[in-house]
Amino acid sequence: MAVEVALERLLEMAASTPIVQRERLPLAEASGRVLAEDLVSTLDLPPWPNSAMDGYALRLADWSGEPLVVSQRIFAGQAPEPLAAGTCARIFTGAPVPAGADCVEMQENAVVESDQRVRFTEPMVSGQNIRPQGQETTVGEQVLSAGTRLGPIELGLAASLGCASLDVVRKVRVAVLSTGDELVEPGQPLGPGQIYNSNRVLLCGWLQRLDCEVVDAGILPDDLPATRERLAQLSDVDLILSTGGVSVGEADFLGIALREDGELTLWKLAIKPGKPLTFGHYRGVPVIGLPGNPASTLVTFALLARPYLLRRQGVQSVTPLKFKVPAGFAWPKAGSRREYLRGRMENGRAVIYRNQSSGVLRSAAWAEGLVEVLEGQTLVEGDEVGFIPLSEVLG
Ligand SMILES: Nc1nc2c(c(=O)[nH]1)N[C@H]1C(S)=C(S)[C@@H](COP(=O)(O)OP(=O)(O)OC[C@H]3O[C@@H](n4cnc5c(N)ncnc54)[C@H](O)[C@@H]3O)O[C@H]1N2
Ligand code: MOO
Ligand SMILES: [Mg+2]
Repeated sequence: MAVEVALERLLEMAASTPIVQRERLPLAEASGRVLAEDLVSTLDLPPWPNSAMDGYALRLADWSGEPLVVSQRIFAGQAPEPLAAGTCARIFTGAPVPAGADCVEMQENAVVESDQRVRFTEPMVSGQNIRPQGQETTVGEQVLSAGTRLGPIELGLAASLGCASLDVVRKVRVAVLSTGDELVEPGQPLGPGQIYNSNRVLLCGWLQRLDCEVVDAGILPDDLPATRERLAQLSDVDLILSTGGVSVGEADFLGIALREDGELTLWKLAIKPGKPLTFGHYRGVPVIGLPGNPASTLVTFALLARPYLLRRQGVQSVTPLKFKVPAGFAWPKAGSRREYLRGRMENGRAVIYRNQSSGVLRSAAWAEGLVEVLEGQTLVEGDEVGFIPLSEVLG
C-alpha cells in the first residue's frame, strides 16, 4: 500500500474516534494542549485608540504652523481628558489618545520653544501614529479555532484577550509496548544476544512532546499467549503503540495476535524504512505496530503514527511541511518503496548519512531532516527531492 493511501486511511479512522472529552485549564497549564472550542474575542483589541509613539497628540486642524500649548500629559494606564481646542497633549507609547485628537507626532519631529509651547517641524497626516481601537480584533471575532495546538504565541494571544483559562482536549492516553526477547533496559548488564531498548525512551519522550499521557507497558516477550494477554490488559488506553514483532519472522507475534484475535486493518506499506507497519484493533482498542528497527520506528512514527495521534486530538493540520530541495547525492538504483533517508542540508543541497540501515539510529541523530525519494525514482546530483525537517515532526 502506498504511504499516502495508508495515511489517508489512518486519518479517517482517527477522525471517527476523536477524543471528545475536554477539561478547562488555567493558561499556565494549557501549554501544549489542543484547544477544544473556538476562541472568540470578548474585547476590542486595543480597547481604545492609543499612541504608537512617544510624542504629542493634536487635532490636525488646530495646526497652522504656530506652536501649540501642552494642555495635559498622558501616560500608559491613564484615562485622558478630551483634548482642549487649540492645544496638544504630551503623550507616551501605549497611552490612550484623547478624544478630539486625530494625530500623534513623534517627539523627534517636535521642538519645545522657550515658552514651553511645541512647534512641529514635519508635515503630518490624520491618523498617523495612532493604533485604532479594534485594529487587532473586535468583539465577537474568532481568533483561534478548535483544534489549534496551544503554544506560547496562542497562549499570549488568549491572555491579551483576558482569558484566564481555556477548554482543551483531554490528553490522549498511549501505551508504549516494546516487544522483543532480546531487549534489556539501559542500566542492566547485557547478556549474550541482548541489546538495549532504545525505542521505548524514544517514543515515550516524543509522545510527551505531543502532550500525550504515556503509559509505559514495558517489554513484552516474543510469545503469542503473552502478547494476547498484554494487549487485553491495555483496555483503558486510547492507543497501544508497540514496536517490533510485525514482520514475518517466527518470533513476530503482534500482527498474528491482531489477525487472529482482533482486527488487522493495515499491514505492509511501500515505505523504507518501515515496511511492516501494522494498524488494527484489539478488543476495540486501536493498535499501531511500528517496525522494531530504530530508524523504522522513527520514520513510521513521524509520518504515520504522529499524524494519527494529532487527528485523534482534533488537530486539523497534521502533515509536516515538506520542502523541494536539490539533491547533493546520486541515487542510481530505483527502489519499489518510497524512501525516507536521514539527511541534512549542506550548501543548499540535501546530503544523506553514510549508513542508511534501518538499524542505525545514529543516522537520525546526525540528520536535520528526512529526505524523500519516490518509488521508482533515480537521481543525479541536482535533481529535486523532498525534505521534511525533523523539527517539523518532533513536536
Ligand atoms: N523475510 C523477511 N524478513 C524481514 C522483512 C521482510 O519483508 N521479509 N522485513 C524487514 C523489515 S523491512 C523490517 S523493518 C523488520 C521489522 O521487523 P519487526 O518489526 O518484526 O521487528 P523485530 O523483528 O522485532 O526487530 C527488528 C530489529 O529491531 C530491533 N529492535 C526491536 N525492538 C527494539 C527496541 N525496542 N530497541 C532497539 N532495537 C529494537 C531488533 O533487535 C531487530 O534487530 O523486519 C525485517 N525482516
Ligand atoms: O522497512 Mo525496514 O524498516 O526497511 O528496515
Ligand atoms: Mg521481526
